[in-house]
Amino acid sequence: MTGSLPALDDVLDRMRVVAIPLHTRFRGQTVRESVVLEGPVGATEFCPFPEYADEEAASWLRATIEFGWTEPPAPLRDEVWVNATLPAVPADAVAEVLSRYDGCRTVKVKVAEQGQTLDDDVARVRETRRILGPEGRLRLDANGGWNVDEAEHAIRTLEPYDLEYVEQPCATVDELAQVRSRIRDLGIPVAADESVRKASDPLAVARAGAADLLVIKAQPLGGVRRALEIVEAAGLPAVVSSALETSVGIAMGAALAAALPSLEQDCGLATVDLFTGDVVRESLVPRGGRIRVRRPELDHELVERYAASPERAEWWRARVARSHALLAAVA
Ligand SMILES: O=C(O)CCC(=O)C1=CC=C[C@@H](O)[C@@H]1C(=O)O
Ligand SMILES: [Mg+2]
Repeated sequence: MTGSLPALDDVLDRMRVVAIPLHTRFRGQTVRESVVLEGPVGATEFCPFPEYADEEAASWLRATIEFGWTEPPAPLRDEVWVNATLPAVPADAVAEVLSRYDGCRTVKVKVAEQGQTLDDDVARVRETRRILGPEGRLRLDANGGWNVDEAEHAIRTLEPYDLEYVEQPCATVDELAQVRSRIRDLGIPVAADESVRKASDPLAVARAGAADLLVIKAQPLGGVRRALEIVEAAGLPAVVSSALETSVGIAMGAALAAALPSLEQDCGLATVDLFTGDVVRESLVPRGGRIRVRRPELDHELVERYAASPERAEWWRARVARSHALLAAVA
């Protein structure tokens, strides 16, 4: 991060833990827990998923502190086109979920969900294409759920629905490279997400020629500036995506999207529409398919309304302390 690490007590004094129910189950979660903080330059957020180990959580805290304690890089745009994110819902629920995203011309459809079949994916994708019409863009995200054969078969099966790209079809860099070469004849790009944000070497994908573009997330990559460095070093186009944050963390993603020298695709920053509530009055949700690049202010009444239980708040305080200790050890 730019600047020095603030003292742990300072960070703990500024933080509040919230738990916000989601409209639809996403990544197996029905409630999103998160830490929001009032930083010296603005509100910021820390929300590594509960199962993540401390090393990974420390990268998220690095980003949290960078965004709350220093100004983000100068924005090159003041609004960002965003995609609707469709969880792995049944086909008959697609219209209702998509109706929450105002004006989004792009939809990212979750596929390869555990416990579901390719037929479920086909039905969800078919319904999404029907609603979007021929002009809309439709991308898939498999979260590494297929092996190479399954990925090739699924992508060939779904190809008639006109795919913008397929995100993380398989789990490893090597598998991504194999899928990419096997589907070359289709001209459908492969995007890497987990292979960047959860990798000890986020540039391995680019070196291996395993993806056509990168999905980048500010918190998991250790902050806006680190994410910008990774994109520059990778030399690949990038799509900014959320880490399922409140509007405060979405503002961090928007700051990253606004600072990217080139931004061709719509970004996965519409996910506040998956939440039943927020911690700011004017949520960073799409209007006409775009969000504005701005820093929302915490609303203390909303922060209180969504306050997590004392037990969960204590769990998060301990997690912040452990992540802070890891950052202090390398500072
Ligand atoms: O990219 C989007 O459309 C929204 C964000 C999104 O899909 C995700 C956010 C947080 C955790 C992830 O499992 C998931 C993703 O895999 O991209
Ligand atoms: Mg993804």
